[in-house]
Amino acid sequence: MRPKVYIAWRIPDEIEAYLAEHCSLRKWKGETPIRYEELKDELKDAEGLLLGEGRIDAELLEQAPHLRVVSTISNGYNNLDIEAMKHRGVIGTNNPGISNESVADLVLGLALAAARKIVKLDRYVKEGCWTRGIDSSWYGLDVHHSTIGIIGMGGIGQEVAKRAKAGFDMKVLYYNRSRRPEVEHRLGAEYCSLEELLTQSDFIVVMLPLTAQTEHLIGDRHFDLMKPSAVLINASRGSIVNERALVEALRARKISAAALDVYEFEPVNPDHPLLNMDNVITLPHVGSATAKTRFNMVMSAARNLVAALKGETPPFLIREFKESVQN
Ligand SMILES: NC(=O)C1=CN([C@@H]2O[C@H](COP(=O)(O)OP(=O)(O)OC[C@H]3O[C@@H](n4cnc5c(N)ncnc54)[C@H](O)[C@@H]3O)[C@@H](O)[C@H]2O)C=CC1
Ligand SMILES: O=C(O)C(=O)CO
Repeated sequence: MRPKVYIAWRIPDEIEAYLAEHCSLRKWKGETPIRYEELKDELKDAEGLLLGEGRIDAELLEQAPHLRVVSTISNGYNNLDIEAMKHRGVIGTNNPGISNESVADLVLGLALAAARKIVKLDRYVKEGCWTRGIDSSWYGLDVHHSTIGIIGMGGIGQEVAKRAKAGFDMKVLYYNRSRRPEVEHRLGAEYCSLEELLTQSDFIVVMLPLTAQTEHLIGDRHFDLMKPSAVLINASRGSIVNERALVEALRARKISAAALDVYEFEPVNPDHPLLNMDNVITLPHVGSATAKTRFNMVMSAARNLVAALKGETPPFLIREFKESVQN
């Protein structure tokens, strides 16, 4: 008997066909992403779950007695309660590496857009305000030859560093849990403390996973250290930056701008103060959202799921489950 799989995300027909060769499928057909309560109801028989977004916790697992594998299409997996999954004997897979270059492209795009006020100037032209040359208060900042500070020199951080160095001759500083001499050598990046990075950087890029250690890693005292001209870019997870502190720092002109792909709560509330600031660029969590990369992420998630349901070690078993599989 083929294992029962629930697909909780819209996936391309080609990938659904691949899954159907190996599994018996049911899928979410709603126009909007499946909600927590709906997902809970759908998992009664499922052995495998292909997940786009949303929380997997003990309460949901209670309602999924046959579940063996949760395969998320994402790289980040802070939405999975790993301990609850381990407790129930459910393993998890993710997709590290697949979106690194697309996310890094977007980070550089955000740096350019914020520094050169691209979004604001686009609006200025379209709203018919371009009657003469712009006032000097609208002049931008140079990206080339400036200093970029990357917090989290993992897969994506390294792709950001590569682009910053090779494309824009930037000085690259980084802060990471452990020092990476090989990366320093290959990419010409310099390791420093978080405080040094914040003090010296023109562009500060947050590229960490969200964990208990990184939640609100950037708060009030960190904004006090930044240059008034600094641009903060967050394309990892919203909760790594304390949003209340960010709003206050922007209001007090402690930094000049922010460019955000991610928020503490998503979708971000339309009344959020960040959405009313013209020195803040706000994107709807699209770091990996190119057609090719999203296809590759979903295909990889499907391969992970099929392998795990066959009892094989999936290509991208989440780190925390590795021990339990090998034993
Ligand atoms: N905006 C988007 O669409 C996307 C966002 N992401 C997010 O970006 C995050 C980073 O992705 P990758 O670069 O692939 O991860 P990675 O695991 O390759 O790199 C993370 C780096 O952070 C460091 N780190 C972890 N905890 C730390 C701590 N407490 N202090 C200092 N350094 C610490 C690690 O040593 C590692 O070098 C993901 O976890 C995900 O949440 C990933 C893909 C797309
Ligand atoms: O892959 C991830 O972690 C995302 O945030 C979505 O692309």
